[in-house]
Amino acid sequence: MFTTLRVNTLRDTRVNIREHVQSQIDKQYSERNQVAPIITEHPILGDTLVIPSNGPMHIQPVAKKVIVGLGCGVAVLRGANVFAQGVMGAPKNMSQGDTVSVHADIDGSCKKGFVQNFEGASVFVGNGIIEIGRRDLFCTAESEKVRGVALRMTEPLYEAPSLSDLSSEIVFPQNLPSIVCVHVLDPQPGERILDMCAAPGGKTTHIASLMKNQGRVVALDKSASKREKLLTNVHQWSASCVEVYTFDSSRCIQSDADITGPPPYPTGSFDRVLLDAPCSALGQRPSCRNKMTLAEVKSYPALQRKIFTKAVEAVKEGGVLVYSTCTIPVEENEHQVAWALQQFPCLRLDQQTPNVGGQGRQDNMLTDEQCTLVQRLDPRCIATETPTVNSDTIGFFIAKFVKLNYRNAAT
Ligand SMILES: C[S@@+](CC[C@H](N)C(=O)[O-])C[C@H]1O[C@@H](n2cnc3c(N)ncnc32)[C@H](O)[C@@H]1O
Repeated sequence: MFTTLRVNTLRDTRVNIREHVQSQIDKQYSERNQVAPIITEHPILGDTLVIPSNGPMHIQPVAKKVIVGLGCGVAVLRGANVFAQGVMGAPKNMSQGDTVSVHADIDGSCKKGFVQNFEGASVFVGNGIIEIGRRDLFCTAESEKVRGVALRMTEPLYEAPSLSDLSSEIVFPQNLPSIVCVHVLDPQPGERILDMCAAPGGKTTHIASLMKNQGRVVALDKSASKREKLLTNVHQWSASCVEVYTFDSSRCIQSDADITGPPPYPTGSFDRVLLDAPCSALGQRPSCRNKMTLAEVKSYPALQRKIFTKAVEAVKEGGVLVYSTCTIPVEENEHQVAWALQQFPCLRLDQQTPNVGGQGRQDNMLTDEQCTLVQRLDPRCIATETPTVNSDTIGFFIAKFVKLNYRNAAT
């Protein structure tokens, strides 16, 4: 029910950016004949704006039915219009100006260009008006196909802001827990920070903002295909203190390495390390279907431990290590913290600021005190009658460790 935007404090103040975004949202909603929501400033996070949504609306599907891909349907639930690439099936007589109902194909069984009445599993996400007719969408050569908005949502199931119109230089649409996570890391100007799993760069750009672009942020990601998006986000944000490398973080520390330039780096090189780990991502919302196998879900803890081991080596004594996931199983969260504390006596769990979430899940792996030190954002464990911006979030987990020197660790 809430959209959160992180503002670019490297470029302007939150007040100025809020006014600018409010005028864009007012225009957007008036074009849709909807009442624009008031954008507020998050009371705890000094760089965050909050836009409330409205819904579910009481609307009925109309006769003409358009099938869109699942990813597109999920985006519509978050306020997007339907872009040409997202349309899978549409009736033969569909033309510009028609009102249609939009259904997301849950199983991915609808073939591009489908004309029959689709009988696969689908979810209704709202009604809209066709801007690009069937012929242009499906009947032209690939190279001539039109791009852009194919269907403007006039009656979405949820009234939420469309974020594609907002300037990516001044706001970064980001889930609230991800914003909280970097505040917990608390990077300071002049420090050396390692972001071990950085793409697409949501947290990297935030780290640069909090450091006022002073210091050095090393952003690693193993995936070469995600490099472009990471670089684009870093450049659009003017995050000039960031260095981006395509690199496997489980190999990023080597005792005889040089601290300058690309990885690997010597042990204890960084003041703070963020391990926003690859995970099963079961906390993501909205979500209509998950195709992951159980074997895949179960593969993550071992990978997380492998990278975590390097994270401990990367951080200097007295430095901070933040471990986070956007998933909910205890095996990737509380159990990993228990393992880390046992495996690395130099680590101590630290208090988190801000802490807007709930405690860790109690299942005998962590003590009661340790459960209060980790932060679990999970709409199921923060039971509020009315959803708030801090409770109605994606599922997320944050643990903050301090690396003691060995003498302190032993006492
Ligand atoms: C949860 S996402 C990171 C999101 C990112 N921190 C952000 O806020 O935008 C996890 C990332 O880990 C990367 N990854 C997976 N294994 C890795 C490894 N061994 N070394 C570095 N990156 C890895 C994936 O490519 C993916 O981009």
